[in-house]
Amino acid sequence: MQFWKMNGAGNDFIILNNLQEGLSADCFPALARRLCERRLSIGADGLMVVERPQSGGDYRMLFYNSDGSAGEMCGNGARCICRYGYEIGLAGELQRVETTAGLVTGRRITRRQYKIELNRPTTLRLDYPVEVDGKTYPCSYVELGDPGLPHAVVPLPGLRGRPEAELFALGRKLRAHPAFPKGANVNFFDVEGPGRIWERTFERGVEGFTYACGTGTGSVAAVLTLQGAVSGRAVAVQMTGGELVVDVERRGSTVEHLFLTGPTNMVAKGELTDEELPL
Ligand SMILES: N[C@H](CCC[C@H](N)C(=O)O)C(=O)O
Repeated sequence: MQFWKMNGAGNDFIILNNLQEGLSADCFPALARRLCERRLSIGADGLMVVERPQSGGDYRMLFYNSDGSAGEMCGNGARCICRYGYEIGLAGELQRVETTAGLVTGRRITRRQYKIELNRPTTLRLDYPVEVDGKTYPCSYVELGDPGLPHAVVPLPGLRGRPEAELFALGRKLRAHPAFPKGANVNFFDVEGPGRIWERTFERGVEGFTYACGTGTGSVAAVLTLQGAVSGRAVAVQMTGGELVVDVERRGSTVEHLFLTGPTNMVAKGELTDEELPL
């Protein structure tokens, strides 16, 4: 079986082309758990499977988190899969990718830079305070697409200097908080100065911090734009794995278009030889 290993700003994925492999979809959750396990197999934040299109796109992308749960969409994953689609000839410089959350369009900017239009917010609650251990956090709540990928957006002053253990404990509690019925990807951010946004995302389905999260960054930029804290044009967000840039097009209090641009890295492509694949 052939695979590609890619990352987008350090958010890393394994890609399988099911147009060639012909695997049954039943095995994908177990396959994701196995392949994403960093010590026993290749290791990644998620598994993406390329499938035949169903509604006019160039192809369809299925996304599984490292714990085997299905994700509605993945922003960095979609940017990576657009590069994959371009490089193996599934699509041209402009492409239409079917995801569970809806159609995502992608564009090749340079060899390594890819830009996608994220699914637009279907829910956006700017004021969504959430209490953890007697303390109220001034969160916002965003869902991108339909069905929506859930994101909590949480300002946390001094984020960069906070102890990892504190962030992990808070991330885990918010991720599973009853205020978020679907669970949530928890995006902590700190505006450190003009145009300087630092973000870290505790991801649902990874159950830990990833190096970057595209839909999370899009959600943070959408919230900050509606709050008037940033212009919405080329909002640069720094994460552990690099910089992502978001363009937010709003009409009044509605976000109409959300674009995500950033780097991709094609780390490896080759043959999967794991002798304990759950197939
Ligand atoms: N890292 C991804 C999001 C994965 C979504 C997943 N963690 C879920 O909630 O199912 C991104 O770049 O948008």
